[in-house]
Amino acid sequence: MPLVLDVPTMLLMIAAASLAMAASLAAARPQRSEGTGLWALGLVMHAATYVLYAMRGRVPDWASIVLSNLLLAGTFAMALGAVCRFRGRALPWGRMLAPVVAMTALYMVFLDDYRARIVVAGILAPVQISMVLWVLWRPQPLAQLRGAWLFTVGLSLQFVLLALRGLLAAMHAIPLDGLMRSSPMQSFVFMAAFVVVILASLGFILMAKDRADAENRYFAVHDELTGAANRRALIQALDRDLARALRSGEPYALLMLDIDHFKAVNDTHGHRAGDRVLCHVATVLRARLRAQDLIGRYGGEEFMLLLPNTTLDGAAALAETLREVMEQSPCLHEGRSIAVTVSIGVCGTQMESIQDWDRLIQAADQALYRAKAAGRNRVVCADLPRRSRT
Ligand SMILES: Nc1nc2c(ncn2[C@@H]2O[C@H](COP(=O)(O)OP(=O)(O)OP(=O)(O)O)[C@@H](O)[C@H]2O)c(=O)[nH]1
Repeated sequence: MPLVLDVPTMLLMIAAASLAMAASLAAARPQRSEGTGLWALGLVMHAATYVLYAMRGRVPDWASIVLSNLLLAGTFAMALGAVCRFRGRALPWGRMLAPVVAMTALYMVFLDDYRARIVVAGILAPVQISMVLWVLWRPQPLAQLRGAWLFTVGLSLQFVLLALRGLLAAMHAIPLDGLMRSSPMQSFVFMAAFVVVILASLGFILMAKDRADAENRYFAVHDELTGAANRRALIQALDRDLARALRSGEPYALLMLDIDHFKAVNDTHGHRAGDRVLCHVATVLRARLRAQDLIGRYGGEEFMLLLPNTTLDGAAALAETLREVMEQSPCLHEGRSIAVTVSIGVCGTQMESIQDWDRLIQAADQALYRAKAAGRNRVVCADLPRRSRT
């Protein structure tokens, strides 16, 4: 038995699904919108398209035929814009607007020719969908794969059905009696539009959610400004490293590094220059450390470097190298060169107890304090205090 559904009901169901999905996107909107706002706007346009379709015969043809399809082409234009935003690209206004203009012009020309309009939609909409999918997957796939796949499946379904209907219409292989006349092909296309709205929107929500989750995971352990490990991650790493050093008997070292006269940098060059200097220091440090070392931002302008399997002498030599490199690498900011020097406290030891990490930090901190007191831009090694036994 052929599947024949009541057309106005089907049209209004698609409009309702589009609005529901637009509301879900607005509710799930992450901190940085990254295209979800554009896709939600596209869905509202999609809902308006189908409401106008449902009013065929009750409103003038320019509204239910030309305006509705202008909005449909606008929906795909918004999808293109949304995906570009999500990928961090500029909005391709030309590629977004050209199909909308073409669709409007051709629908005005073929106002009285339903078959020709079906053929036009069967060409222009798939072209728009191809552009969306091209941006989504090129030059390399997104990290948010499961959402991207769902979005792709949804749009591909729309592509296939619209293109197939356009082809069959062009070949006069299907009867076309107008939008409001039910037919199996018509019902399939409308059911697909319903499913497409849900799949593509859920896909987009998943993409945004997966990205937000990844960012949350990243910023739970990284400093937002410099990308170095944050204080929490440093303490966790220290705990883990020291337990390993205790088991293996390997030495362990820790550096406390503080930028000299950093307040003066802020006061003289401004806070943004200060931020730039912090990033510069993190970059210079990162370039000099081994893969197993960890650099973290311990406080405002204070960095901590964790050096597994490193003796006190080795750590002191590294600290001196870092101090020299820093002195020779001024930070460039808005055409100005800002001199940067650092003071470093070094602490290294053979592990005696798992609880030693607070002693290490304390000793490195005291050494740093002595480096500051001795005139800055220098390295001082700590005498590790013995644990008081109670
Ligand atoms: N731009 C910027 N400044 C920061 C940030 N965090 C802390 N600061 C500033 O760092 C400065 C630290 O100043 P002080 O503690 O006096 O240290 P200092 O000027 O480096 O002096 P010494 O350490 O004794 O050489 C303060 O002015 C803070 O406002 C940050 O994220 N960005």
